[in-house]
Amino acid sequence: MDKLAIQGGARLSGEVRISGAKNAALPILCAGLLSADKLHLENLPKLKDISTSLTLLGHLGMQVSLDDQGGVALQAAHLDKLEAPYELVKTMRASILVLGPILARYGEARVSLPGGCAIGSRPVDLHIKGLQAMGAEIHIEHGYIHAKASRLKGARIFMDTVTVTGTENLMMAATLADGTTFLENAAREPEVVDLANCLIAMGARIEGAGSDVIVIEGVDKLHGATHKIMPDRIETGTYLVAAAITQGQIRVLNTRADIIESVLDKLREAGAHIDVGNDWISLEMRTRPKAVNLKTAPYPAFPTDMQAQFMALNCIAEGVGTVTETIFENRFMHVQEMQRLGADISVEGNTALVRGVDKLEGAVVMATDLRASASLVLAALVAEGESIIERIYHIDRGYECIEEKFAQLGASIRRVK
Ligand SMILES: CC(=O)N[C@H]1[C@@H](OP(=O)(O)OP(=O)(O)OC[C@H]2O[C@@H](n3ccc(=O)[nH]c3=O)[C@H](O)[C@@H]2O)O[C@H](CO)[C@@H](O)[C@@H]1O
Ligand SMILES: C=C(OP(=O)(O)O)C(=O)O
Repeated sequence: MDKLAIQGGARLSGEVRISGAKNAALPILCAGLLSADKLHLENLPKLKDISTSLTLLGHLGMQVSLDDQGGVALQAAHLDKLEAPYELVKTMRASILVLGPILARYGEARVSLPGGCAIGSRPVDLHIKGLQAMGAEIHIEHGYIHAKASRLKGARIFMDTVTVTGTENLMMAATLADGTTFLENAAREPEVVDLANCLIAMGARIEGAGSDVIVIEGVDKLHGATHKIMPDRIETGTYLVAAAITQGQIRVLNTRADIIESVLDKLREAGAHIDVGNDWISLEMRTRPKAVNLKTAPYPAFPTDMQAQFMALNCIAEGVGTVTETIFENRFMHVQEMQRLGADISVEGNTALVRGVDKLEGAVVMATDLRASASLVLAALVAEGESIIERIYHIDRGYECIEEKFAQLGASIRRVK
């Protein structure tokens, strides 16, 4: 199993190019199942989760052709199978996103319940309830969701918890339903908007994406389209925190500032100087960061996917900061690993109290999930001496060429066996 070896102490400087967003690309790949025509996608990130998705889509019968400019052409002229087997979905929760499209287009789908994940129990009851409200008959048997509906019907669906992939699954299903669907208390995440834009380009009739009520008027079929995947806001935020934690100065390219305002606000509060342009963000940190208090919540509030990275920042900040996680019940797995590096953190319920220490010290730590892994890289960048981060396959799910990008910014980082 690969590990990362990081020698702490370098101040990051230079430019880094952000990849396409994993959490936009994953649902958009599944949107390709909704049409018999070709869907061309640009700015597809090279990530483990993307290759896992392409394997699953290929297994279902979709033609997948990657080009060397980071694009892919997908065509599901017809599907050979309507079943997503456990073996192909167990490593990636987003595989549940094939359910809505297959059911809407073929009237039947059998999808394995996605594997459990370290950050919480992550049920899919709201996906199922929404499809039932659209007239689907659903049975859970032997760990599979088996759904049938000759044609889904438009419905008014209130989701009592804001769910990102739930909103995406139901929005995709509703594009081919008979009648109009109202998704209430919908997720407002930019990735939902990116998916809606791609579906609209394919001929879907969608209004309100980005607000908490999305209205979808079903059509008989969708057609081919070309869509460019939005930049990854979590990758962007991670590199900005890396610059702040190392008191560096970097410019992040190929990104958008308007979709990470809550993150930029917290970085400014920590003392960072930030400038933004059309497609870039620059950050300079001239002093030791100040500790910040934050609480995760659905967009546009502070993203849970940036919580661990800010915990790393608080570890070496001046003062005491609190980090409250309200989305996932088990997303503090990085705490004990940071403690190995010398962090002073105590957890009570869903809040971590972080007392900034003068320095962290290199140690062997274990990556437990995707963003926890990123936070350990950040902590290791400022720790004295060498740190080894084990089980970095988690990181490869969501960060393209992470060691190359950090090395380009001046970090001492290498992948070892
Ligand atoms: C591939 C992708 O886009 N992943 C993102 C997506 O995950 P994901 O879409 O899985 O997360 P959700 O927004 O669905 O989860 C939010 C909360 O709702 C709960 N819930 C969700 C569905 C459901 O049917 N029932 C239910 O109770 C979850 O347990 C969680 O407590 O949004 C999360 C929250 O921003 C991010 O951390 C993930 O990076
Ligand atoms: C939790 C994440 O992803 P997923 O929902 O795919 O597990 C993430 O991107 O931080």
